[in-house]
Amino acid sequence: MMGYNLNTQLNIGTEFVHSMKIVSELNVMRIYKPWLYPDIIFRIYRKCIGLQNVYKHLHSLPDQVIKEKKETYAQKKITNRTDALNDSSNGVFLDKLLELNEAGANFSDEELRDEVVTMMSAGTETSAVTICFCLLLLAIHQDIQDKVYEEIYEVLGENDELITFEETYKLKYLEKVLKETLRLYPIAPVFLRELQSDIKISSSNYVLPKGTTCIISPMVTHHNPELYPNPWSFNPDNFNSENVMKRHKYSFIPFSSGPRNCLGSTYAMLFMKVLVSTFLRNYSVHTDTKLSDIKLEIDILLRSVHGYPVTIRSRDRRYNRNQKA
Ligand code: HEM
Repeated sequence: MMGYNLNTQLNIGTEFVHSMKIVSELNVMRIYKPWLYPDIIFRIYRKCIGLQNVYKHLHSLPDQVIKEKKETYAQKKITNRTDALNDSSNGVFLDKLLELNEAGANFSDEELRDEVVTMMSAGTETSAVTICFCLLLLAIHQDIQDKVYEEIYEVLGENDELITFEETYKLKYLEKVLKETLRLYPIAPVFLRELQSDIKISSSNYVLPKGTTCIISPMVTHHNPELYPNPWSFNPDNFNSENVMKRHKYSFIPFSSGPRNCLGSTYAMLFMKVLVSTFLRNYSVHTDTKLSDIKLEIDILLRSVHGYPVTIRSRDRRYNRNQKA
């Protein structure tokens, strides 16, 4: 996403991941402890628990990425200005921000860093953890895994060619499986919105005043039995078109909705389809875990307390086809 090779910076990368985890925990704690809302109190609290440097550590990787990107960008401009602005390798997110800066946006280094941190955090672990949940669910539900594999086999065949963009569209059942995974386990289980005007609740006489912070929870919506019968079971058919048509458009909100919805939702669905189909083409997953064994915890993201215990076995593609016949 940033066009940056972390292999040369393993230490700084590990430090970033570690700091990100602590900052996430602190942010969640702040949601539940309103006395920590004022910045000054929060700063004192961080100092008291010995975490005054946590943001410094969090910022060192993005600062480094931005510094190197700026240098490369400036160098390219000196050697060939037209190339610098049109080269397809400039398609990564950070280069686009630098281009906008060039065109007059004037982002400060701090603003650039905030965007980079947002992308690095919002764009990586969300999809990674969802894929872990998906594979665990498929390991538990072998019949559904077989159906997913059959579709993959039909679309991609036996060869080793990489999946194309067009082929991802044909993986309709896998798409339902991924959506059902996000319904059952929405990786962002709560998000907050501040009301810009008074809002009257349509089903009652309550008025929520302007300025109120509302907690919206896909976790609650996605487990409402009026919307999804047997809401704690794993049923990709919930996303058959006739079932989708029956529900309100905001009954499925893993990526939020409206003007501040997830910027990466289309990319995330594509990325997860490519990864899961490529993986299941070559391997199958198995587990002793039952659906009822999965216990959930929330930091800023939703996770499984006991991880995602699956056994991975290689798959013989032809063998599977013969089995089918
Ligand atoms: C399964 C994968 C993902 C899920 C479930 C997800 C979910 C969400 C949700 C619920 C929000 C709104 C959060 C809030 O308002 O507090 C959000 C925001 C955001 N997401 Fe994602 N996301 C995913 C993947 C990605 C990816 C891959 C990217 C980037 C390539 C991304 C970039 C963003 C950004 C930049 C925002 C902030 C948008 C804004 O505030 O205007 N997300 N995401």
